[in-house]
Amino acid sequence: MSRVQHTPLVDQRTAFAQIFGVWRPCMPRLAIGIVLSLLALLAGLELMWTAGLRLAGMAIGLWAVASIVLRLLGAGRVAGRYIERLFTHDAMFRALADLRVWFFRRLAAGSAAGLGFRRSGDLLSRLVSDVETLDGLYLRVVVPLCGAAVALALLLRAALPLAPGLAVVLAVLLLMAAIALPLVALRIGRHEGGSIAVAQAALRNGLIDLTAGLREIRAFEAEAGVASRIDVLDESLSRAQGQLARKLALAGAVSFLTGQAAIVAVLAALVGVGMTPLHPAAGCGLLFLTIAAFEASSGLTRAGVLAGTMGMAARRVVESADQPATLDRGTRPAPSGTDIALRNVSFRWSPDRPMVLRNVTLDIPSGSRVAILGPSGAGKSSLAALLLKVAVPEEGDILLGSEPLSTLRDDAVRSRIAWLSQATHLFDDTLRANLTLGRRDVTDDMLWRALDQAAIGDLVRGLPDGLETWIGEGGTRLSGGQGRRVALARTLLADAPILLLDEPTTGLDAQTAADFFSTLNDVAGDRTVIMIAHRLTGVERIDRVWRVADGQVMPAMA
Ligand SMILES: Nc1ncnc2c1ncn2[C@@H]1O[C@H](COP(=O)(O)OP(=O)(O)OP(=O)(O)O)[C@@H](O)[C@H]1O
Repeated sequence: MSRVQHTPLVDQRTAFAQIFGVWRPCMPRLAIGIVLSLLALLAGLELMWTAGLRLAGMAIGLWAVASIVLRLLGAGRVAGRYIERLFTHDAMFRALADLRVWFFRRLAAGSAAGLGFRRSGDLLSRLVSDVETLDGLYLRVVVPLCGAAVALALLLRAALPLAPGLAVVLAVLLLMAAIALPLVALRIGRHEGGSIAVAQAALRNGLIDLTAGLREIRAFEAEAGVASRIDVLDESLSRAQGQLARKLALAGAVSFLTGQAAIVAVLAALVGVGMTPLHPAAGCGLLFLTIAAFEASSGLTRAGVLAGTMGMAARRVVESADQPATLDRGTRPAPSGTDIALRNVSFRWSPDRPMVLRNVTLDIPSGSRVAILGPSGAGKSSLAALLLKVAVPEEGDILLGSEPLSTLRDDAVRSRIAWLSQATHLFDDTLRANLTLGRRDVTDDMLWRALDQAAIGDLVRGLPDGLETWIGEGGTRLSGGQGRRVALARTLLADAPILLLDEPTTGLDAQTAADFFSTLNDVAGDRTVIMIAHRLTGVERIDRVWRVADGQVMPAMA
C-alpha cells in the first residue's frame, strides 16, 4: 500500500493538444456555448451601463434611458445567463463523456499491456477526478477569457470618448485581472495541482487496497497499521488541498482588489481628481460597466491557480490512455484457419524490463492439445497475452491461420480464442449475467451444459435462485473453487475454435480437477486446447508439451 509515485511522461502541451483533438467533434457545440455566453455577458454589460446612465440621469433630472430598455436588458440578461449556463454545461458534459469513452476504449484495447502494474485506484482517479477536472479548461478558462476580451472592448468603447487616460488605466487593470494575475497564479498553483492529483490517486489506492484486503488485514490484526497509513495519505491530500485553498483565496483577494482599484479610478474621474470631472450620467454608467466587466473576469485568477491541477489531470489522462498506442491495430477479419505459429518471437513488457521470451519458434496445429509448462515467472502468461494480442512481440511474428496477428482486428482474434485467465474476474451480478458475458445468443440448455462440464451444474441446481443467483462482487458469495468453475463454464460457452486455459484447475480439489480434465477431453471436440500450467496431473489428454524456461520454449515429453 505504498504511495503512488508519479511523474507523467507526457508533456502538458501534447496532453492538451490530444484532449482538444478528442473534443474536435464537440467543437461546434462548444463554440455555440461561447457565443451564447458572450451574448449573455453583452446583455449584462449593457444592462449595467444603461442602469448607471438612468440612475444618475434621474438624480440630475435627465431622462437618459427609457425604463423599457432596462427591463428588456434585464430580462435578456437573466434568460441569456440561464440558456448559456445550460448550454455550456451540457456541451462540456458531452465533451467529458466523449473523453471518458475515448479513455476507456484505449484502456480496454490495451488491457493487459502494462496494466498489470497500474493500480486500479489510480486508474479510477484518472477516469473520474482527472477527467472531471478538465471541465475547467472550457468553463473556467476558455469561456471567461472570451468574456474578458468582450468586456475589455466594451469598456474601451465606453471610456475612450469620455477620458482616454482613464480608459488606459482600466484596460491595464482589466488585462492584469484577466491575463497577468492568472499567469502568476498558474506558476504559484502548479505545484499543488500536481500534488493533489497524485495524493487523490494514492488515497483511492489505499482505500481500495483496504477494502479488498480487509480479510487479510483482520486475520493479521493489521488494522492499526493500515489505518495509520490511510491517515498519512489523507493528511497529505488535505495538506495539498489546504495549500491550494489558501492560494485560491489569495488569488481571489488580489483579483478583487484589482476590480476595486478600477472602481476607485472611475470614482476619482467622476469627481475630477486630476482631470475635468466626467459627466455624471456617463460617469455613473461607466462605473457600473466597470463593476460588471471586472466581475466577469474575476474568476480567471482562480482558474490560473487551478490550471496546474488541470495540466496534471490532462497529462495523467493522456498518459494512461496512450499506452495501447504501441499495439498494432489490424483491420483484417478472422482467417478461416486456426493453426498458430510463432516465428522467432522475442518479447518484454516494456523497454526497462528484462526480456521474457527470446527468439521463440513454435507451432500449434489446429485441433491439437498443447500444454505449456514452466516455473513461476517463466513467461507462460506472457505467451498467452501475445496470442490474445494484448501485447506485441518486440521481434518476430505470430501467425493465426497463416495471417500475421498484427494485421487482424482485435475482435477477430478474440472471436477465435476463448480465454480463461489465471485470475478471472466475476462481476457483481447474477450467475446468468456472468456466464453470458459478451454473448446474447445462449440458451438455458447451453448454460446448463457448460455448468455441468465445469462440474458446478449440480450445485447451481441446488441454489434457490438457480441461474439468477446474485454472486456478489468478485464472486464473493461463492467459494474460490466454485468461482473458478463458473469462470471455466463461461470460457467453455464461448464459441471459439481455440481454448486458451491459464492454470484452469487453480482452486479445484484433486477430484474436481481430474473430473474437469476428463470432461475437457470430451467437450473440446476438435477445438485447439492450449493449457498453461506448472505441471501436468496425468489426467489431461495432451498431444504435445512445451516447456518455458530462461526465455526459451522447448519441446518436452508429454
Ligand atoms: N502485465 C504485465 N506488465 C509487466 N510485466 C509483466 C506483466 N505480466 C507479467 N509480467 C512480467 O513478465 C514476467 C513473466 O511473467 P508471466 O506472468 O508471463 O509468468 P508465468 O510463467 O505465467 O508465471 P506464473 O506461473 O507465476 O503465472 C515476470 O517477470 C512478470 O513480472
